[in-house]
Amino acid sequence: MKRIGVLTSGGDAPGMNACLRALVLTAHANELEVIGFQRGFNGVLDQEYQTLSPYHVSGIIQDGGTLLKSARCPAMHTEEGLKQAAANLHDLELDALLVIGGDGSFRGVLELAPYYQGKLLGIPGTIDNDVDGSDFSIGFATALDTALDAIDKIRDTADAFERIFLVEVMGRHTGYLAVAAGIAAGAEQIICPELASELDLDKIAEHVEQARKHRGNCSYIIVIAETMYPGGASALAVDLEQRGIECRASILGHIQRGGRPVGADRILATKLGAYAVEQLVQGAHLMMAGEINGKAGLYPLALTGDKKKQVDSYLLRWQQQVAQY
Ligand SMILES: Nc1ncnc2c1ncn2[C@@H]1O[C@H](COP(=O)(O)OP(=O)(O)O)[C@@H](O)[C@H]1O
Ligand SMILES: O=P(O)(O)OC[C@H]1O[C@](O)(COP(=O)(O)O)[C@@H](O)[C@@H]1O
Repeated sequence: MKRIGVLTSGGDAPGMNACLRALVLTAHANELEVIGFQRGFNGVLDQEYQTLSPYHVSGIIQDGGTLLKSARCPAMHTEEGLKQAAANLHDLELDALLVIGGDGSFRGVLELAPYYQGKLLGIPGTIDNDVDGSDFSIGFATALDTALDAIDKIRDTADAFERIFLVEVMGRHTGYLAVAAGIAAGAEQIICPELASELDLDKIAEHVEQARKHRGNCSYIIVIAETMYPGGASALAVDLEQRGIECRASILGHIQRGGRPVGADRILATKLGAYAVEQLVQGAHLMMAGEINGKAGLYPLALTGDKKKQVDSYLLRWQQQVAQY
């Protein structure tokens, strides 16, 4: 193995740069050349790439975003796109491709596999944390802290005005961020796909009324995962007002994807970037480098999207049964 490629794909996540740094340093130590593709799989198709040396990744461990930029790439959903991507990788004489992204990007890798002769490896990088085979994905810890910082501030004004707030957090199909942020912010309600596939407005309203009966007028925060309500938290606020529950909606949005990675993300990213390259050298193929119980390990890429990983049911139950008011 002489030359490997790397790209960051899908939603960017804080810590992707730290991962690139570790990966390039480890490749250098193993006398491997690294080619970095721009804007996810688009860079492979458009042949936009650069050689990455330790010099290029020096001083980026603390930076949010990704040096290589990220994007979604619809062409990878076509056979033509997949064949072209494989041909371009072969032309560059790449022995392997490493993809830092979420389970969507890994599906892209699996689709590419029949056409590409080199080795393929994934590293989980998404704020959603919805990748099986790793307790945490790169970016989740930072996104959680960003959401918490915002919710704590909302709590201040909610306390002052004795107001009800709906705070919408990201997490396309899963509630990892909503549950973690809701628990850590001491939210009165958490609404996420794992708890309810459909929302019951009457139940939400009743919960608020019960809380106010127990505590009097008080701040009350509902953390809700995006996509839980048609039109989002703003539409839900309007519909709750019609039931006599006056509330404000706050949508945290893309600020959750930005910012300097927190220590936990830098450490995870460094571990997984280094481990992925070491495993490549050992011959790993069609695997993801993840971390379970603090230990780096390989997990089949084909299983990373199975959605078997669960949100913390212990904390969820506690929040619902004990801490609800
Ligand atoms: N089934 C698929 N076949 C081929 N490529 C895919 C597939 N699913 C996702 N991809 C590629 O991975 C990219 C990122 O996927 P996406 O689901 O948006 O993000 P994430 O990797 O963060 O989950 C897509 O834009 C596409 O290029
Ligand atoms: O940046 P976009 O294209 O609006 O996508 C938003 C989505 O990306 C995410 O931030 C990250 O998701 P992925 O990592 O799966 O791409 C989701 O939480 C959110 O639903």
